[in-house]
Amino acid sequence: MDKRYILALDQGTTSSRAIIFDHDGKIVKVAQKEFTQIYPKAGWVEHDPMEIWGTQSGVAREVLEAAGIRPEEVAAIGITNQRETTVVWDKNTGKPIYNAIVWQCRRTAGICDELKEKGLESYIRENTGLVVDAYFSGTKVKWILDNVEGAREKAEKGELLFGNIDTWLVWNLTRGKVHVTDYSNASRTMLYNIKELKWDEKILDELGIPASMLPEVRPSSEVYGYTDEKTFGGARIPIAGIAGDQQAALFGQTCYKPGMAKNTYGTGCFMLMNTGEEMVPSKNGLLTTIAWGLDGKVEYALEGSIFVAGASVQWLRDELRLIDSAKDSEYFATQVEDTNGVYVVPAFVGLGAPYWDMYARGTIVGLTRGANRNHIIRATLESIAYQTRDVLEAMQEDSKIELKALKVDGGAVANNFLMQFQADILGVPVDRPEVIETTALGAAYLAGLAVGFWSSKEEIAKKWAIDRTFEANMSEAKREKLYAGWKKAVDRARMWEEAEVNEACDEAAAAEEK
Ligand SMILES: Nc1ncnc2c1ncn2[C@@H]1O[C@H](COP(=O)(O)OP(=O)(O)O)[C@@H](O)[C@H]1O
Ligand SMILES: O=P(O)(O)OC[C@H](O)CO
Repeated sequence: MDKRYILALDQGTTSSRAIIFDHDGKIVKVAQKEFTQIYPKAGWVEHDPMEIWGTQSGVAREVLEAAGIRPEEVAAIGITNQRETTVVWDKNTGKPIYNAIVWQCRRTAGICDELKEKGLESYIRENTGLVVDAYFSGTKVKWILDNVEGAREKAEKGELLFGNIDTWLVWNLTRGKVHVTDYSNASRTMLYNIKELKWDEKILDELGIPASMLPEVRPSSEVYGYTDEKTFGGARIPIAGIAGDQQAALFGQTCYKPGMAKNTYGTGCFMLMNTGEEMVPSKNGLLTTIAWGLDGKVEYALEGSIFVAGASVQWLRDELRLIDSAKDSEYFATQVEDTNGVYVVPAFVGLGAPYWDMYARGTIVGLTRGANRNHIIRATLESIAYQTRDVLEAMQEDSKIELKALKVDGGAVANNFLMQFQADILGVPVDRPEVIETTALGAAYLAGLAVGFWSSKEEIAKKWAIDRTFEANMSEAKREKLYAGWKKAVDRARMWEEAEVNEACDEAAAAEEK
């Protein structure tokens, strides 16, 4: 039977998605399932790894069934995933020893402060390309080893395994036969030396993480293993592509040449610029990261990570209950001409690039008696565009490249108001492609290249097609005035949580309990 499709598994922060693509790179069918977000304490975020596996394998089977496609018709599976989120499991039972600690979780801010106090910041930046922040996996692994009873002893005996979500999915898809990750995911752990392309012994020692827990790091496009017979009714489908979701989106947007960039608007918002084989260090608060390993080499990217983008729209919906659905935000935002001076800074989990402030918290400023629901909704959408401008400016400074246009993708780019405001506040056109599921598309392309479903990046690049361009349409004076207001609002949100005060309170509470 002809193998006419690629199946992409896109394991995101709020949902697991499975998408079937055909040879033209067009979507045949999508299945999606949201899963539980666990917030045990303020600033902490967890997922249940078994629920992640259950929803992801469930939608994979569901999408095939809904499309009437037999597993045997699938040429390969590509995996893409929320990055940094950390799972530690028992090698023998395959069971996680703790919930997955999600990339947004701030619980390890104190461990990061200790690393900084020990003077490790510049070593970590130079060798991993990252800033010291609770965002990345390294300190999360340490936290699990330090806080789960018996974990450290088991880890030292070689009985525990660590993985990001890609590794966890491959382990389960192959029923414990394969423990791997790819270069793009490894580069998000703060444990991987992106210059020497190996796990960094000095950082592992510092955090007390045994090397035996770590997955093997492989290219982003090759056959890592085959699905176990039980997952897809007897079929053994090659798992042939892995990339972190933001790098996968860069690949799906066909940003193959240095200087090409994209911005993905999902739960967070992530702008990546391809820098080719050159590792460009950032002087402006961006990350240097591995884009992918392909064709026998590794290519790098500069990244601006914004922690809260679409998640702020979910906050309007679920917590403030100002809207019934994310889509409604567009309607309400356009019922007013502007925000009436209101700014929302959605620093719910601190601020990422370019500020890197683990202690910032969300704020609404500029409220007057006339401020209403529509102004707050509009200001929330606008905050996504302002954060993108912060990052774009840093990227232009670091790369010395002025962007002529911005390629966008992800769930929130369906919002035309947001896209128009984005173009206005950047002063450059915003290009929305026909396929906005570029994360899954990128994973599909990587898998398809490995099995010869597509022949080359050049063949793939021809498939990129534009849906709509949003031209900048705001005077420079207005743009700069609005942006200056945003910068002021960000200042108000910064360093809100004070580490010392929190520690003192925790200690006092612990003493009282005794
Ligand atoms: N029309 C819209 N306007 C604004 N935000 C939207 C819209 N549609 C979806 N979103 C936001 O986009 C996010 C979903 O995008 P998606 O790419 O699926 O994210 P993820 O992969 O991070 O789960 C949600 O946070 C949602 O609030
Ligand atoms: O789940 P997403 O699409 O918001 O992506 C999360 C990022 O990978 C976090 O680094």
